[in-house]
This record gives sequence, C-alpha cells and structure tokens, in this order.
Amino acid sequence: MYIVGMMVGIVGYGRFGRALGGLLEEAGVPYRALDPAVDIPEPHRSPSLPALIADATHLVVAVPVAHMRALLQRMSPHLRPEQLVLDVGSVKVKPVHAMAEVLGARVPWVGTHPLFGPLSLAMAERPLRVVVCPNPLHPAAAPEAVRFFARLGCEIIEQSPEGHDRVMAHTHALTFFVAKGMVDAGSGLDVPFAPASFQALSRTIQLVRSDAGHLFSAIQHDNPFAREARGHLLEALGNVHRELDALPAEAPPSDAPPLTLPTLDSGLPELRETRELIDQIDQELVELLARRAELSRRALRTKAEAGQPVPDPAREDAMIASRRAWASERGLEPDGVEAIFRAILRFSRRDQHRGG
Ligand SMILES: O=C(O)C(=O)C[C@]1(C(=O)O)C=C[C@@H](O)C=C1
Repeated sequence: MYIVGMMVGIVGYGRFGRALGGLLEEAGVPYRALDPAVDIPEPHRSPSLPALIADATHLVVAVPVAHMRALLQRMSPHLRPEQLVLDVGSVKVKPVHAMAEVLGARVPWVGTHPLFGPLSLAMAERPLRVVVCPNPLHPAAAPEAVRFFARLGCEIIEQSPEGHDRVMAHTHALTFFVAKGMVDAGSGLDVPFAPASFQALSRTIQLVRSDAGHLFSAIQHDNPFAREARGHLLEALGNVHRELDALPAEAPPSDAPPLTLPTLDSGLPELRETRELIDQIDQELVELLARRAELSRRALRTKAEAGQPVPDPAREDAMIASRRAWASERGLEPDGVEAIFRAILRFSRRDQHRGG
C-alpha cells in the first residue's frame, strides 16, 4: 500500500515540526518541510504544498489544531491513496473529525499524539511515547503509523480519540490549568527559596510560560472533555477549601485530623519512608544515567563526523575538576564524587565503544 522508500513531508515547521525533523535526521529518514513563517534550511525546504505532497510517502500535519481543517482542505486535491496523512495534535477528537470529513475514505489518515516535544528531546528523555488512534476507515493506517514512529525509536500506545482526550483532560489539561492559575496568582515569583514539593510544579509553570499560546488553548478548548474535568477539579478544590475552613483553629493533637492520610505502618514508618525515597532517587539516578549515555553517544557521533578522536582526556580532566568543585559546594567528599564520575566515564567510553 505504501511507497517503499520513505519520504516524509512535514507541514508546519514550528517547535514540534523542527523537533520531528531532528528525530528523522537521526534515524536517517529523508524529509522535506514547508512553513511560510519559518526559514527552513536546505536541503529540507520545500517550495510549495503541491511539491511537498508530490514527493512524500508520509505527510505529517504539524500545525495548530485550529488551522488543521483549512490546511487539510488545501492539501486534499493533491493527495493520493498510497500516501498516509498523520496529524500530531495534542487533542484527537477534533483533528480526527476533520480528517474524516475532509479526507474520508479516499486518502489514508491517522490521528497521533507524540507525548514529547523539543524540550524532552533536548534533555534526551526516554522513552519517547506516541499515542496512535486506530482508524476503522483505513485499517492499515494505524499499523503504518506504528512502524513510522517505531523507526524513530518511539513506544506506541493505541487509544481511541475519545479515550485519548478523556485521559488528557484529566492530566495534561488539568496540569496546565493549575499551573496557569498559579502563574496568574503570582506563585513562585521572586521567592527566596522553594520546597521540593513546588519544584515539579514550577517546571510546569515554566512550560506554561514558554509554550506557544495555541497549545494552552488547544488542550483546554479543543478537548471536548476538558471543561468538565476543570469543573470537577474546581468543585474538589472548593470542598477541600471548605473542609480546611471548618477545622477548629487549634485542634488538640489527639484529634484525628480529617485531612491527613491514614498510615498503614506498624514497625518503623520513618525508615520505610526513607527507604522508599532512596529507591525513588536511585531509580531517578538510573534514568539520568540512561539519558547521559544517550548524550554521550550523540557526542561520539558528532566527533566521528568531524573526524575527531573519541576519548578526550582534556575534556575528562576538566569534567572531573568541575564535579569535584560541585561536590565541595554541596558538602560532599570530592574524592568520593570523583570516583563516581570516573566510573561513569569508564561506563560511557565502554558504551560508546560498543557502538551505542
Ligand atoms: O564530551 C565528549 O566528547 C564525549 O564523548 C562524552 C564523554 C562523556 O561521557 O562525558 C565521553 C568520552 C570522552 O572521553 C569525554 C566525555
């Protein structure tokens, strides 16, 4: 059904389009892109929509959800039944309706939502996950989208458009809703310190601040389930607020306070909690090591392309010196931290040697 040699056409070269271009490049998949608002470098620039479509096996529609239908209408006369159109919007019910209406049974199409963006790619976060919505009008389209994203190293989750949007309404949309509410209420502005509990939220707040405005409106406004989810959240928050107001000003310590969670522990609850936290940190350390290894392989590829030698003793000496200094600043023993980083570098060189 699909042309053997893959050529991807990306329509819309904004933050996500560019990030996808980078992934395709890394995977050795050729692509061209079109975006009147962006100066796309050669050899990826396509002169026009008909030219982009003429050459492509897979067309990725990476424009804001609000512009999708109009774009599909412009694309439709040029599309052929052996091509596949994929949308990559953050909501799925609306784009899938638009594709069903405009492309129907004539050209294969599939709704997808890559759950990563430029920031997660720059941070080498793994795994990269993509939601793919099976399409009863084109049964071969979702399996082809799965192959497409698997080729880029992604893990796939299959979901209906409604299932996807319901999950997103209670996660993505609510997180951004809370974060935006906190930004608007002035949370985190110029605070002299912040507890750990605030730090994860603060990253979300930064995302809300830096992300394109259309993303916020798409995940709230274009998700048919987001309004109801926001309503439930506001109701729940109102209840918590009232319960807190109703607490006696000075509850005696023996009172079972209504808002604490019950403990299931009989032995040493503090030790159990500490060990759980240590397990969590170690798991994060392993995740960080995996992300570091990814970056180190990237450094290897860049050096190999430039014909530079792989081990770099000068860089390693500088790294050890800075890590020792960081250790001192944090009150850790520099020799111990040096030993850890020497082990990491040994691991890194071995991993690079294995060909990554
Ligand atoms: O920075 C580089 O040049 C790398 O290849 C990465 C790295 C590392 O893992 O940090 C790996 C090997 C080099 O000897 C120095 C550093």
